[in-house]
Amino acid sequence: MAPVNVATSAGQYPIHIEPGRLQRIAQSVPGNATRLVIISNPVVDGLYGAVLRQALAPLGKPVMTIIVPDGESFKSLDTLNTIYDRMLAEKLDRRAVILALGGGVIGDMAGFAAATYMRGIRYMQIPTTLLAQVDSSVGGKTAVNHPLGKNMIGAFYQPVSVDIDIDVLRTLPAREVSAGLAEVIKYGLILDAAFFEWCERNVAQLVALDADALAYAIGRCCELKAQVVSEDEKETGLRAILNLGHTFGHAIEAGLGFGTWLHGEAVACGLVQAAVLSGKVLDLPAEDIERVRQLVRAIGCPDVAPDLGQDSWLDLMQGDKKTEGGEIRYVLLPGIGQAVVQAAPLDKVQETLEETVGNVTIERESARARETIASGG
Ligand SMILES: NC(=O)c1ccc[n+]([C@@H]2O[C@H](COP(=O)([O-])OP(=O)(O)OC[C@H]3O[C@@H](n4cnc5c(N)ncnc54)[C@H](O)[C@@H]3O)[C@@H](O)[C@H]2O)c1
Ligand SMILES: O=C(O)C(=O)C[C@@H](O)[C@H](O)[C@H](O)COP(=O)(O)O
Ligand SMILES: [Zn+2]
Repeated sequence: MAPVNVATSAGQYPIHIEPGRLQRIAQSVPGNATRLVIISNPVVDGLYGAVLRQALAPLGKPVMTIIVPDGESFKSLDTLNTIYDRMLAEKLDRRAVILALGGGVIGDMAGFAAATYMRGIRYMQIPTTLLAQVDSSVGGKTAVNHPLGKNMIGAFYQPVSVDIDIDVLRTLPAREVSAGLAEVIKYGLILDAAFFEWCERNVAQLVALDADALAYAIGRCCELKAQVVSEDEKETGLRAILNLGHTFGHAIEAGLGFGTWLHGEAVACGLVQAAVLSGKVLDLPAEDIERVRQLVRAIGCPDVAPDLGQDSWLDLMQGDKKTEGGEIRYVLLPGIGQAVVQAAPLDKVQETLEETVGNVTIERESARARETIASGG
């Protein structure tokens, strides 16, 4: 597939989507880079670090690797500080280039390190989860979490390239595949009804990591995200639609403690909650709400939200970045394939919470995910 280009205020950058791209990564490295800094975690570095370093060797540039602990709970200012410590101790200059090798946690944190080290150095996104390949590696949202909220400390800062190697998904655990598919569905819901229908028809192939289905889905999501980011890089308007399901989802992540539910699991549940609220506020037909619920279940993600208590739910959602003047703004669906961002009456939100919250634990949901995947549907 030809690269997908993302147009930004600082020029454009390519998204390369190719099996085996990791072996050809040298093609994306800026020629004047003085040093290369791989930022990864023990799991991903163990699987793909050696391949990456071997692919970089012909460039003859010094390569260093910074390993941070794995998991959402380490996407924090504390971990970021350990990255700065190493970079400063190594006296990296402004022409050093960071290579973010991992999922969205690594990509968001390494991107923020790049945005802030010496006021900004270049970085490359090398996403290794489905979620990172379809969403987080594109568009330049970089951040770490704060105990009081998700992605609260960050910057818009674009990478110089995104290199997607579909082959690396073969080692991804099933639960992470399900989580990544939540963001895939999101793209259909907000922008492309035909793509949503394609996801419904191809869900068994997607959960089974069929290479052709994955390549199509990753390419389509990257195209859709590139269009939105090119039009509204810093979320002054349109880009907020990419937050469908996230007002609810981020509340779940922060409310349960970061890492209890995966980001994609929380978003999947949030998609159902946003659809239910859309039914109440914008008359989204009941059959469309049911289609969202069924697809979320089919990818193996939870469709029942945890009981955080109504007050906590509202308090957490109040802290969302889309809130303006104290008014929570939600991404809502007038229909499948269309999205708007607006406030919603409190009683409709309360009804939505009453109808979508239940006595649910992620263990139960994960077991169902495994059963769904094993039965192929
Ligand atoms: N910047 C954005 O636009 C954006 C968009 C969506 C999500 N995000 C962020 O992304 C994060 C979630 O990312 P994620 O779902 O990739 O989670 P993650 O980065 O935690 O990765 C998931 C797990 O998979 C492992 N892993 C990664 N690649 C692997 C591979 N190829 N084989 C085996 N194991 C592998 C990781 O070590 C980790 O344990 C959240 O913090 C979320 O807020 C950001
Ligand atoms: O790229 C975007 O814009 C998104 O909103 C994509 C989301 O999937 C992603 O989770 C993002 O990090 C959420 O952004 P936030 O501004 O709500 O933290
Ligand atoms: Zn997301």
